[in-house]
Amino acid sequence: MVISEKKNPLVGSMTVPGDKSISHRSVMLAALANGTTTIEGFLTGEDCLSTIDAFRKMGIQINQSGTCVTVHGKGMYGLQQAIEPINLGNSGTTTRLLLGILAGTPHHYCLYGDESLSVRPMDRVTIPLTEMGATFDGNDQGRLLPLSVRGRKLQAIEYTLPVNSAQVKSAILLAGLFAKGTTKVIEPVQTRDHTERLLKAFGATVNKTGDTIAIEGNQTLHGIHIEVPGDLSSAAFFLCAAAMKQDSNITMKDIGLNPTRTGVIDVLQRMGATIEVHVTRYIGDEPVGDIHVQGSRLHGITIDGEDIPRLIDELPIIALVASQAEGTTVIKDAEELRYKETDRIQAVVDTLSNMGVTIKGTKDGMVITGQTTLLRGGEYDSYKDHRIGMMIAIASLCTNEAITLTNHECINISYPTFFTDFNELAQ
Ligand SMILES: O=C(O)C1=C[C@@H](OP(=O)(O)O)[C@@H](O)[C@H](O)C1
Ligand SMILES: C=C(OP(=O)(O)O)C(=O)O
Repeated sequence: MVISEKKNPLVGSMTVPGDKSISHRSVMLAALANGTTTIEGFLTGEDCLSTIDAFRKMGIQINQSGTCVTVHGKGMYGLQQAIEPINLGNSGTTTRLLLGILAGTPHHYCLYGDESLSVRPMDRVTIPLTEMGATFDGNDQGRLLPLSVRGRKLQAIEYTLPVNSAQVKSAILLAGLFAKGTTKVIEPVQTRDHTERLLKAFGATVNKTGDTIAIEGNQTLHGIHIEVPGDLSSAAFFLCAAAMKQDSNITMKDIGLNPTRTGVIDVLQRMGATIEVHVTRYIGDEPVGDIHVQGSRLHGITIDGEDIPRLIDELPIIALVASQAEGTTVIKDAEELRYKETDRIQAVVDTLSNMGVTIKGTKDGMVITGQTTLLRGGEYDSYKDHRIGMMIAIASLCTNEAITLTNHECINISYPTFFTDFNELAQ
């Protein structure tokens, strides 16, 4: 796909499709609940459709009409044996959270995914789930998909997360729902807490004391109505674009503002952006609101430590912003980026270097030296990674040449209307 250089600033106001993390979890918990759950604003990106598809294969009736989804839950032990292996496509969240649920069922399932998902580490969840009593077998000594999981009666564990991952935390908490005793997950650095908030909305008791989250086994969930807010990780592409493009002035409306996700807003502020946030309402326990950004002169900063889980998926677009800022931006403590849809440190460094940016990869991050206002156009590949694809598309605001983006279809994973929305804001 050819994306012509975009000279105009971003102007206007819009919302973005539903939050990916909340959409996945809504369907999962709804399937385990007694009664019907209705979901409004569901993300129809391919990853979330993989979640719907997986639960249908396990006998859950799910009706989907655009962004409205109705799930007919069958209770904690209502999942059926699937008669065929389950394809989880490109979705790490579906796979890891599902492994937590399947660990507690009395069945045997086989899971597989696409080329990218097949090389992403699954031992980070199978190790604690094995400790709880489930058994797994899979490629590379059970570290990779395809994986088979045999659920068992589980025993609660106390587990300190060795990686700062909401997916690992969630897998253990979901397994904890099936376990005998109280499961405790200790997270040294706070990660997104949508699972905890949604579990409570479905009627479960989850307690957090300090950095420890505790969940009692043998609880019952009840169907509810859920409104999914706009995905801040999708909105981030335009927030970043507007912040770095002179004369831009945009408002992203009805966006999820859960503080475990808002790192990108803090970072733009720290870089000097003019950005205002208004919480307009709460959907369940999740704050939702509008974000207003104007194009500003930006400067480099250091992003590390507790910042990282709060903006992990935004780091590729933040790296592009850093190329437009004066001075040096250092990103540290982000080795997790190497285990996403692609090695995102390598992908960002290679892509931005080819565009003419001074950027160096490190073991756990990157160092970007600005300011390179005019990037080189030409042909760039998304690495079949939606977030890299969107970063390349946004770079069309910083060049005088056309950009040819190959493998752009992957953007449908998380943001199917990305190009329409981008063209509307950057007319
Ligand atoms: O729990 C979630 O919904 C997610 C957690 C993050 O992954 P990790 O938990 O692996 O950091 C994030 O990168 C992913 O896009 C969604
Ligand atoms: C890493 C991502 O998702 P997942 O882990 O669910 O594939 C992402 O959306 O950037």
